[in-house]
Amino acid sequence: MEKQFDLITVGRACIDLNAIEYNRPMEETMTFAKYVGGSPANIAIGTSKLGMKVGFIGKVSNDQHGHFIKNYMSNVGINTDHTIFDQDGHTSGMVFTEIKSPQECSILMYRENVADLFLRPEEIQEDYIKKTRKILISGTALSGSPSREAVFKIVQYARKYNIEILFELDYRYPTWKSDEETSVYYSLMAEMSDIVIGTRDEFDKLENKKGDNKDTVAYLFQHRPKLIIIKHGVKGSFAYTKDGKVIQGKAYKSNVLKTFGAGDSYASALLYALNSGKSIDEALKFGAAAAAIVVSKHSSSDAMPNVADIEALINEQDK
Ligand SMILES: O=C(O)C[C@@H](O)[C@H](O)C(=O)CO
Repeated sequence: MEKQFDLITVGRACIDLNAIEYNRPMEETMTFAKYVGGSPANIAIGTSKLGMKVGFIGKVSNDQHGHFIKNYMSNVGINTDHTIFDQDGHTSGMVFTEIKSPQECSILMYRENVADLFLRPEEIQEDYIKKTRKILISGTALSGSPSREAVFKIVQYARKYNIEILFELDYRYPTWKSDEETSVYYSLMAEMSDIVIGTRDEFDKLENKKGDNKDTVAYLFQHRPKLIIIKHGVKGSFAYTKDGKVIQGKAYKSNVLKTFGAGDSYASALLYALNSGKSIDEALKFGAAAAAIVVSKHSSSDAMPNVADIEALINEQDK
């Protein structure tokens, strides 16, 4: 059946303030450039720029920041009919980034009373969910109520309409109360998802122990997942399929400016490739190439590449 959307992403859309002056600590940084941020917003932007039909479900502040976020996302082609303005005075999350060196980057998150965690289950519209082929849940949306109940309501609708559920672990430490809490909600969600994507460290949060890929996939394949992607930074990534295949993807070389934004660009291009019917091997290449491009640029969202950029990098480095 023809659907209006290829993908709807769910979770936070925030503000990133990225240091304009590089190679120094944040204490000495005086100027920052403003971008839309937040992993699921970045993935909506990345996949939309790659030509997918994308919607975004989330709640943003009803102020200049929330208006900037919603306008930017609409302007890159994302359907924001269900990007709701908060009516209770909650704020947009803010992320300041520090670029001390290409290897030493960090993000400083301000997430007190953030609007995205106040998305309520009664605000979720069944009619909107059934219009998509795939839905992507961000792990951070599970870190507080009522957002986590809203997510589980979305998952119930997704199951009802046989929509593919993608879970991006997207661990952000300031939003969780304890590792036990993270592990409970991560494992519940992962067990109900079709595809789970995260770094090795994020899967350790899911299992609440230092694990290894073999045990992780043995556990999750007892449940719904059919594809599990585990990223190992510059060492590349591994895709595991329920029928026993293991596909290793390499990382591409890049003139790295900063490290953040890698995961969101990786997920965007990987999902685009899978959605276009490419093989898992090709999808891992697309993800890695998009990440190599975004880490060489200043932002995580605005810098998302198009298909020609990704193919050019793969052709150049694979020849
Ligand atoms: O995910 C966030 O909330 C912050 C991002 O927007 C930031 O650019 C980043 O860390 C991307 O990985």
